[in-house]
Amino acid sequence: MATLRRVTVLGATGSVGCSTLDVISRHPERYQVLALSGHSNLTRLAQQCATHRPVYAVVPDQQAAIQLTAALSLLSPHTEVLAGPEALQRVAALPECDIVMAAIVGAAGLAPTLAAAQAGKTLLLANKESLVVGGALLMQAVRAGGATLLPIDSEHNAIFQCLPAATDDRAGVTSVLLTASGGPCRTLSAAELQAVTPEQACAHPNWSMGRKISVDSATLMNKGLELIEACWLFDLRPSDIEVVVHPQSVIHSMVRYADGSVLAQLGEPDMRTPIAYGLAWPERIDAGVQPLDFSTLQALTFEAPDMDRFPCLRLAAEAFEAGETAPAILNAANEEAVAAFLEHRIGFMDIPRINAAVLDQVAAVAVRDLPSLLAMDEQARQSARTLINAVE
Ligand SMILES: NC(=O)C1=CN([C@@H]2O[C@H](COP(=O)(O)OP(=O)(O)OC[C@H]3O[C@@H](n4cnc5c(N)ncnc54)[C@H](OP(=O)(O)O)[C@@H]3O)[C@@H](O)[C@H]2O)C=CC1
Ligand SMILES: CC(=O)[C@@H](O)[C@H](O)COP(=O)(O)O
Ligand SMILES: [Mn+2]
Repeated sequence: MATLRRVTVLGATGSVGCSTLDVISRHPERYQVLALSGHSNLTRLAQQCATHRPVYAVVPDQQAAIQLTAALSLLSPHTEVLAGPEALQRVAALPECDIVMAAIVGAAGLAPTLAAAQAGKTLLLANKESLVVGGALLMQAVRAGGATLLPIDSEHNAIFQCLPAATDDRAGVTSVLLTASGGPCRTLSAAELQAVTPEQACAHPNWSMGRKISVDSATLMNKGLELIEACWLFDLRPSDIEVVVHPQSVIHSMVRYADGSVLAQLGEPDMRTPIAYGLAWPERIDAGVQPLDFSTLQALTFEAPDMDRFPCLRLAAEAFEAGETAPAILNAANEEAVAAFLEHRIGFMDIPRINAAVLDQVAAVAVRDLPSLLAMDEQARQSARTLINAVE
């Protein structure tokens, strides 16, 4: 019989958070929800608390805490409501917590993800921006804390599944093939890309996801962030990684070996597969996902990414090679630019333009610690906001 493991879900109200709770609810004998966090969607968080009865629920501030406490007085009166960023770190590091799902979007997820790593948790990492911003700090915290880091991002989960199990047995690996759907704008001309709306950019052909990552998919910044994420997770350089556009999102990534073999992981485009893999690792459990039906599968096709129409992918590779805080600067610029685009304040192609300009304007420095990294993040955001205001 499996032992019961207690799970903290950071970003429970989002797309990955909801999929995580769906998988957990299929295995009540294996998982118990210890803590949930939400940010703006208190209605959904209250419903999740009513269903999963966590010991703790975390919200951004006191006002939200008063609101959620009132909502939970009947729905889940034993749930203790905590407020603020420090509370996120607290529930990520609780001694009674076994597994932390890091599913907050953006750099806001870095501090609690670091806290989980430092506390030696089994860390299921969906929040790719944590690695992009603080890769050196996070990998060091995983080593120092003795955490088990399991990639949940679908491509990295696929690579993890296709690599040899032992980290000192990578000699036969010649490269990693990171697949990209190409996003909803894959076939648009340079002129058409100028007029892409938030609604178009968020209409991903295969995946249902939050709005920020959906826009990143459309600009190929998601693939750029994932390139950096793969470099940190698997100790690679960008030149070790081949980005392959595969519009059907059936193959989730591949690993190439010296003997000519290529190992791939395939599945329906449903995040519950990598989430279930992370929750049960090294075992396998039902994720509620339909098996791939090879009798109805369409052709699987492949093409090269177009770095001219989608410059964000190149910017990310260059930022990783530049090192120091360059990836954090790029990430901060991108978060600000995507938010402005979603508010119809700038155009789609202003996103790569602003990202490149901020990388030029803000000088990268050595990564020291979390406070200096967050100060650099704020400086890059200020620079991006000035550029955004100039567009309006
Ligand atoms: N969606 C997907 O399929 C995949 C996502 N990922 C990565 O996983 C992460 C989550 O993505 P996704 O679920 O799509 O995103 P969503 O936007 O759907 O959810 C984000 C979650 O973070 C919370 N949140 C937002 N801002 C803050 C903040 N400042 N402080 C604390 N919490 C905050 C949100 O709360 P609220 O909603 O209550 O405001 C929500 O719970 C991202 O890093 C993404 O790149 C990776 C692979 C696939
Ligand atoms: C589900 C997931 O992992 C997303 O990152 C998804 O892969 C986006 O796909 P593209 O960025 O390839 O469009
Ligand atoms: Mn992905």
